[in-house]
Amino acid sequence: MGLTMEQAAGRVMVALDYPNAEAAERLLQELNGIPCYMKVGMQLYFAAGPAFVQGLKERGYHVFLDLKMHDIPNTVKGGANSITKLGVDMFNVHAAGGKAMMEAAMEGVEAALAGAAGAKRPTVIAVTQLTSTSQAVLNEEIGIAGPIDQAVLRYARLAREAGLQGVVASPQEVQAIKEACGQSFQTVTPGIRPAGADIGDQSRIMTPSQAIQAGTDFMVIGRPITAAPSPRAALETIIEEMMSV
Ligand SMILES: O=c1ccn([C@@H]2O[C@H](COP(=O)(O)O)[C@@H](O)[C@H]2O)c(=O)[nH]1
Repeated sequence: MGLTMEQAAGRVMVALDYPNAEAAERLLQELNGIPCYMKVGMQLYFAAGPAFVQGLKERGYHVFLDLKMHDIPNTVKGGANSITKLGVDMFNVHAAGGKAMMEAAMEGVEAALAGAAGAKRPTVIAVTQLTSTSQAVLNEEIGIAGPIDQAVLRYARLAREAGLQGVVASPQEVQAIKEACGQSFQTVTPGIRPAGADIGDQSRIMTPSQAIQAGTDFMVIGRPITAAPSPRAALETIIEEMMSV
């Protein structure tokens, strides 16, 4: 059976890629009542800070804080500790930081939870290969040999071994990740483009219905919604496409 409206909306993470809180707030008002996740990335976080994130949580939004931490283990542990205290539902690190760094992130979460009774446990996921990275860029610029899906799978296995709950990857890699890491290992997939939409700087893409068919847990969508003449209509069309699968 297909997804209900609530189920489909709950699997969309809207990327609030805006320069300030006021611009993000306008989108929140426009999408009011549609029960999707909100993703706060670097642009908005560096401008509006933790107060904006905490405000979203106080208003009942599900929040993915997409800061892609990548540093030495001790620093990432501290970062994960601070992020957990913000009460977000999900945050991420770069798998390229290695297993010790990802384990340190989990230690930071545990330390935060131990110090705050009733604090919410966030889902911690790892970025594998950015969805803007093509096969050619991976091999020729970055210098990692082999097929990109193998590089993604290597990072996904490492993230699972480190105790993380999922990864950021392209929807093109979801089936292989689920086979390698288990069905409950979460896949969060940017690189979503409705048919005919501008691809922009993305490389490894799928349409919303293709991503649902591939089994993605959450699809991250920014410009196809935020740059549309009517963001609400664009999101509703995406949700309808997801429900039609
Ligand atoms: O591999 C990755 C990791 C994160 N992103 C983020 O997702 C959104 C995508 O926005 P679009 O406008 O739909 O392209 C954006 O916030 C990225 O920082 C990603 O695209 N790929």
